[in-house]
Amino acid sequence: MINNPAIQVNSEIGTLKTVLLHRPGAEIENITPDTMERLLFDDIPFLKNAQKEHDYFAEVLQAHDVETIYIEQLLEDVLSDATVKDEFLTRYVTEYHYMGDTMQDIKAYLNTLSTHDLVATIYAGVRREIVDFRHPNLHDVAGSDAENPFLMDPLPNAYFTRDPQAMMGSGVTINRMAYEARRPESLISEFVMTYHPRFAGKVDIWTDRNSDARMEGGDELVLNDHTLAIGVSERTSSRAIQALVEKLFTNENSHFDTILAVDIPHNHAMMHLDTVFTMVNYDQFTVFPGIMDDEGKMNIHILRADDQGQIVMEHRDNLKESLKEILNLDDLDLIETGGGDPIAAPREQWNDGSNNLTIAPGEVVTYDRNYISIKLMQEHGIKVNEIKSSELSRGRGGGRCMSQPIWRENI
Ligand SMILES: NC(=[NH2+])NCCC[C@H](N)C(=O)O
Repeated sequence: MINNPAIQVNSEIGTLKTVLLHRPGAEIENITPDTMERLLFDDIPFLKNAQKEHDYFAEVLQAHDVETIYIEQLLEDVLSDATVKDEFLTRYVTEYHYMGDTMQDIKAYLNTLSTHDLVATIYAGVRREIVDFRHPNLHDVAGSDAENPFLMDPLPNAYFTRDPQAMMGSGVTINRMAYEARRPESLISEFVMTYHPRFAGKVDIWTDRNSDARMEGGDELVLNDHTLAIGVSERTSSRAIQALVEKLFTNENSHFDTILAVDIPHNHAMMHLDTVFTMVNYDQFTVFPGIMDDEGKMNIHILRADDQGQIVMEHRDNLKESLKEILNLDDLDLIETGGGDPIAAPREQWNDGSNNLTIAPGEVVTYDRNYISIKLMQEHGIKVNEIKSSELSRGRGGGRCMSQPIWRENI
């Protein structure tokens, strides 16, 4: 056991006490029509309003007594140590495949910046013309790479703090992210978890990013103190889940012994399990019906640990029945996104109508634009705190995606 744990996340619904955020910054203005798709955006948000909306999101959380901490601040703290900074810069530049003299030239530029500006630049990306190359390299001046105005791309998805890592129990998975556009984000998580005094030595690292199997936090849901639901999705592979399950079932600090692996369609609109399914109360979930076939069936596997920590696997095809089984409930309430209407449901799912951040049992924070799903949740007794969503939603992520719970009260 860790003596003084920094993380306590034993559910999706326990009263939220501390959450990790990232305020959208200059990286948003470094999206262009040419790079949008590669950077996983469907449009270019208006930064000023995106920041206002994000600040409002943080205020709603603070008004509920939630401590909001910012990953960019933690990174700045960590990089104020010269040795850590040097190691970080080497790793960060290597992420973009620069080596040798080219790497030294880029690092020399980054080292001219104050720690604060360095962090802003890591998120915003590094423009090609800004670096003074003392050792020109053909690769950097010829071919398609040279046409990219950025040596190092911006990280516009960073405000979706849910994905680079996932906190569960007393620990964290530091994820190898599916697309290159997001991979450096989990390098930041790794450095914060390893070197920040708030976390160093006080967290269990369940899995690290030195893996070739993709996994993202949007797929990792903590149903209770021993049960997870994980999406098998565009972003999370069955191999990564298998590896995580093996670690959790054999690590003595982990109390997770049951994992529900849920296959979802592999596409951009439903990239993670939390875009189609969130837990909002002990026995209530929101779900987008489009993840089921015409007969309401799905491909689900329950993985359990036997006495020796060996994995026992069983197949199921009904989401509701599987949830009742693993959560030991006689009944539960699945609230359909957009009321299941053939137009409203996909429209609201597209704008993250299924993606609720639960801040206490039966109370969520969600985008205001999904009014049909909101009304339905209210009719089912859920307390809904609405947040503004004109600009933030253009990145295809909602309240759950934009938040990484660090501490929840146990339920
Ligand atoms: N947990 C989530 N559903 N995150 C949504 C992330 C959206 C982001 N544009 C991406 O494609 O990665």
